[in-house]
Amino acid sequence: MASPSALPQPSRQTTSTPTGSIASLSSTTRLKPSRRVPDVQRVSSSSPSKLRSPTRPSLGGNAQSNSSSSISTLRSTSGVFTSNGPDRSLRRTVSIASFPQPPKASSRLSTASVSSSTSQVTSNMRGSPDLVKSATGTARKQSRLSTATTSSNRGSKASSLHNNSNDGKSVPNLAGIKDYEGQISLSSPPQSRSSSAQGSYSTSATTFDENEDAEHRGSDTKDSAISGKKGIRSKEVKGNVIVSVRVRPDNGAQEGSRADGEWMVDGRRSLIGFKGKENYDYFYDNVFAAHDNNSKVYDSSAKRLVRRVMEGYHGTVFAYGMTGTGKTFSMQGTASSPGVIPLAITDIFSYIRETPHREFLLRVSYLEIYNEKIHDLLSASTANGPGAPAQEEIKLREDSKRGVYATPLKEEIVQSPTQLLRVIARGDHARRTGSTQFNARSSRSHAVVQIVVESRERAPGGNSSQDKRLAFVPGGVRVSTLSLIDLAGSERAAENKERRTEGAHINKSLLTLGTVIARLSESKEKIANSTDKESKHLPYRDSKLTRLLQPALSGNSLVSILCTIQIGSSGSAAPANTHTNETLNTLKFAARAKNNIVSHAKRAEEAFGGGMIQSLRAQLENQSKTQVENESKVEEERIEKEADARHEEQMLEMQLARTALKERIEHLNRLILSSKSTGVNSNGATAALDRLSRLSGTLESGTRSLRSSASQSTLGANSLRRTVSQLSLNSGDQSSGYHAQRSSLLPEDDDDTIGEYGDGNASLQMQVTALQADLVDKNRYISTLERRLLQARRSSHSRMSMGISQLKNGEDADVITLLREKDMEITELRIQLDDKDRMLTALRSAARQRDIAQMPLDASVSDKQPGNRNSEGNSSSPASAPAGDSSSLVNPISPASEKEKDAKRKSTDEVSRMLDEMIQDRVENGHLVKSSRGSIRILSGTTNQRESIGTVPALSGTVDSRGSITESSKADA
Ligand SMILES: Nc1ncnc2c1ncn2[C@@H]1O[C@H](COP(=O)(O)OP(=O)(O)OP(=O)(O)O)[C@@H](O)[C@H]1O
Repeated sequence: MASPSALPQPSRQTTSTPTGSIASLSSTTRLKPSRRVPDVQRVSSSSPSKLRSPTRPSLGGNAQSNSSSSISTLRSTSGVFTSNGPDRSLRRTVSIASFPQPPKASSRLSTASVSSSTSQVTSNMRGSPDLVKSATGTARKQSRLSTATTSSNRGSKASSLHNNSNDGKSVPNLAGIKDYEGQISLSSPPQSRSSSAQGSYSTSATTFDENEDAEHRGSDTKDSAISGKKGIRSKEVKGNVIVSVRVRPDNGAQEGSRADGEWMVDGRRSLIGFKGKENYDYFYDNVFAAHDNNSKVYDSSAKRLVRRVMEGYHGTVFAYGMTGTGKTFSMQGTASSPGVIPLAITDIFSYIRETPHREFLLRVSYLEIYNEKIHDLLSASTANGPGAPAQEEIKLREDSKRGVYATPLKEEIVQSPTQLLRVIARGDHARRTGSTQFNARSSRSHAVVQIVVESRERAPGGNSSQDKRLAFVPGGVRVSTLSLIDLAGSERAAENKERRTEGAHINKSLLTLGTVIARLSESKEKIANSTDKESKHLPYRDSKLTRLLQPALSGNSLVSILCTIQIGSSGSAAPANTHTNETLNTLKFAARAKNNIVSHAKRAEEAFGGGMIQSLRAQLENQSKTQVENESKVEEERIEKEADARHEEQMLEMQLARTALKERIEHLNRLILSSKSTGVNSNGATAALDRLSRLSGTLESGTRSLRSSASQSTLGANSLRRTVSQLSLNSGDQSSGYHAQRSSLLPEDDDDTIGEYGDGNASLQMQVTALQADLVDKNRYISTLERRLLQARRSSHSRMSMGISQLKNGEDADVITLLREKDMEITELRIQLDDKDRMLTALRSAARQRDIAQMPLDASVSDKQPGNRNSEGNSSSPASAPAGDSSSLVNPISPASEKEKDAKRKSTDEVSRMLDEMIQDRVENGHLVKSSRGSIRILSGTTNQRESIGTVPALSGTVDSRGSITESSKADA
C-alpha cells in the first residue's frame, strides 16, 4: 500500500518528465526572474495584428487615474513588486489569488482608495455600455480587494454587463469604437492579481493557509462584479467556478490578412473585445494573452483548485476550444513549458510533503472518449495498439458515493510525481490523434485524467516512518477527485471522411456540453439547491462527455474552464469569417459557463471504513494472512511428505527386518532340527516334531496374517516343548523305530540341513553352543527391530503432535492399525523367541538327564558285568553301535532298569503316536502331502488360517488326555 511515508517527496527542481510530451517540472522555467518586465515590454512591441489596444486612454482622465492608482495601490499593498521584484514570491502570491481572496487589514487603506476611484470610474462611464464593461472589469479587479468596494460595484454597473452575457450574448460594442480604432496591438501587461494586495498568503505556495470564509467573501465580490447576479449565487458557491480564456499566438498573422474584425485582448482586465459586424466585450476570471505562458495559466486558473482538491474537494479542469487553439498545449505543455497537468502533479506532491500530519494515497486513471466510446488509455490493450485484443467495453455508472464513473477502468497507484507523469505519458501515447487542416497533431478524442486523492489524519507523535505508518488517528478517509480534461477541438472544415466522422462525434458532444451549460442558467436557482432529481431534465445523457462531467457541471465540484482561441485565422483552412464565428462561439460558451455553472462543492466527509486506503490496508492484511497460511500449508505439506516418506521407509525396513527375522527363525528351527537328529532327537520323535515346527515356520512365511503365523509358530514351539518334555523321559531310548520314522518324515532335501551334526558324532554341547549363539543373534536382531519400531512410533507421534491434523481419519486409523500389527508381530516374535529359549532349556535339561540317566546305567552295568565296561560309548552313540547290539547289551540289565526302559519306550511310543496324529491331521487339512515313497512334503499355498488355528485345539485335546504331557502343554499354552 502506498503509505504516506512511502510517498516520496519530489524535488521540484529535479522532477523531469519521462517523455518529451510532458514537460519537465523544473521550477526554473516557472520562476524566471524579471519575467514581468519583458511582458510589459512585449506589450508595446508585440507583433501587429488586428488587436485593439486597451481602452485606457478612452476612459478619460478619471479612468486612467483609477487604473494607475489601483495598480500602484496594489503594488504598495502587497509590497511584493516593490521589495522583491517579480520573483518567485510574487508569482506565487499572484497565482494563488486566482481564486478570490479575503481582504486583510493591511489592504483596507488601498481598498478605500480603490473603492473611491472605482466609483469614480463607474460613474464616469455611465451611459456607455462599452466603457461600463471596461470599467466594470477594472472594478471587478478592485472588488477582489475588499467587500467594501463590492457594494458600489454591484450597485452600479455590473448588472448591465451580465444581464446580457448571462444567456451567452455579450454586449456589442455600440459606443466608444473610436477609442479603439487606430490601436495596432494590444497585449496588456500581466495583471497584478488583487490577492497580492490582500497579503493573505505567505510568499511560498507551500505554506498556503487561508480562511475559507474569507475566500468566499473574496469570491463573492469578484463574481458579483463579473456577473452582476448578486443574490443568485450564495456566497459559498461563488468563486468555485473559474472561467479563463487563453489567446494563442497567431504567428502567421500578417496585418490585414484574413481579418474579419478587430480584437482587443486585455489580460489585465480579463477582457476580450471584438469589433466587427457586432461588437462584443467579454469579461472572464482570467484572460491570458498570447505571451502568457503555461505557468501563468496554471497559477491563475488551476493551482488553487488543485490544492483544494488535496484538502478534500472535487475539482475539474477542462480545456475547451477550436481545434489547434492550444488546448493540449495548455493541458500538457511541452518540455520547456509544462502545462496544467504536470504542474498540478508537482503541486499535489508538494502539498503531500507539506502535510505530514496526513497520510495520502493517489491513484490515477486515464480514459478517452473517442467516437462516443470510452477507452482506457492505461490498459495494455490500448497501449499495444490496434493488433491487441479488444478491451472490455467501458461503461458509465452512477452511485451516490462516487457519482458518475467509468468502469471497468484501470487505476494505478502512484507514489511519486515521476511515476504519475510516466503513467500519464503512457496514456498520452495511446491517445488518438490525427492531422486536421488546422492542427497537424490534433486530438481526436476527449481525454480525461482522473487523480483520486485519499487522505486521513495521522496520530501525532510518531517520528519514525514506521511510527507514521502505524499510528493513525482513528478517523475516516477523505476521498476527492481531480479531473483534468483535454477536450477534442471542434472543427467544421474536415475533408477526410474519418476526420468528418470523428468531427461529427466531437461536435455533437461539444454541442451537448454547450446545451447543458446553456440550460443550467434556466434553472440556476433551482440547481443551486438542487437534488440530483431536479437536474435530471438536463441532457447529460446525450453524450458520454456530459455524462462524465455531470457531477462537475451540476455543482458538486470546483470547476475551472480554460477556453482557448486564436484570434487570427492564419493556418486555418476555414475562411476568416467562419473562424471568427467559431472563436466568438467559444467566447460565448465561456461566458455562459461562467454565468451558469453553479458550484456548491463541499469538502468531502471523512468516511469510515471506506476509501482505497482502508481497502488496501485490508487487502494487504488479507494478503499477508493468506501468505502466512499458504506458507504454513506448504510447510505442513512438506513435513507431511517427509513424514510419509520416512514412514514408508520405516515400513520397508520393518518389512525387511521381519523377513530377515523369519529367515533367522527358520534357520534356528533347522539348527534345532539338526541337533535333534544328532543327539537329543536321536529317538526320531523329536525330528518329526521338528518337521512340524519347521512346517509351521514355513507356513508362517506364506501370505497368512501375522497372527495366524504366530499361532502356527507357537504351535510348532509347543509341539517341540512337548516333545522335549517327552524326550526327557526318552533320552536313553535309541530304538531303531525312531530312525525309521525320522527317515519317513525327513524330506530328501533335508539331508543337507542335518549338516555337520548329521553324522551323529557331534557333541550335544556343541549344538547347544551353536543354538545359544544363534539365540544371541536373534536377540540382537529383535532388539534392533524394536529400536526401529520405536523410532517409527516416535516419528508418528511427533507428526500427530505437530498438528498435521490434515491426515484423514482413515489415515490415522491405518497408521494405528499398522502400529498395532507391528506390536503384535514383535510380541509374537518374542513369544517365539521365548519358545525357542524354553526349547533350548528343555534340550539342555534333556541332555543333562540323558547324561545322568546313562551314568547309573553304565555304572550298574560295569558293576555287574565288568567285562562289558567299554560298551558305554556305544550305547550313547547308536551310529557307532553295531546293529542289534543294543538289545544284547540291555539283556543283562537288572529287572528294575528293564522296567524303566519299558516306561521310556512307552512314552516314546506315545510321542510318536501323537506326532503321527498331528502329521495325519495336517495331511488331511492339506498342509502336507505324502509322497509315494512315504515321505512328507509341505504343500505350498496351503496357508489357511482357519485350518491352522483349528489344529491347535485338536492337538491340545489329544495331548490333554495324556497325563503329564497334557499338563506341560497346558502350561505352555
Ligand atoms: N500558447 C501557445 N504558445 C505557443 N504555441 C502554441 C500555443 N498554443 C498552441 N500552440 C501550438 O499550436 C499547435 C496546436 O496546439 P494544440 O495541439 O495544443 O491545439 P489543440 O487545441 O489541442 O488542438 P486539437 O483540438 O486539434 O487537438 C501546437 O503546435 C502548439 O504547440
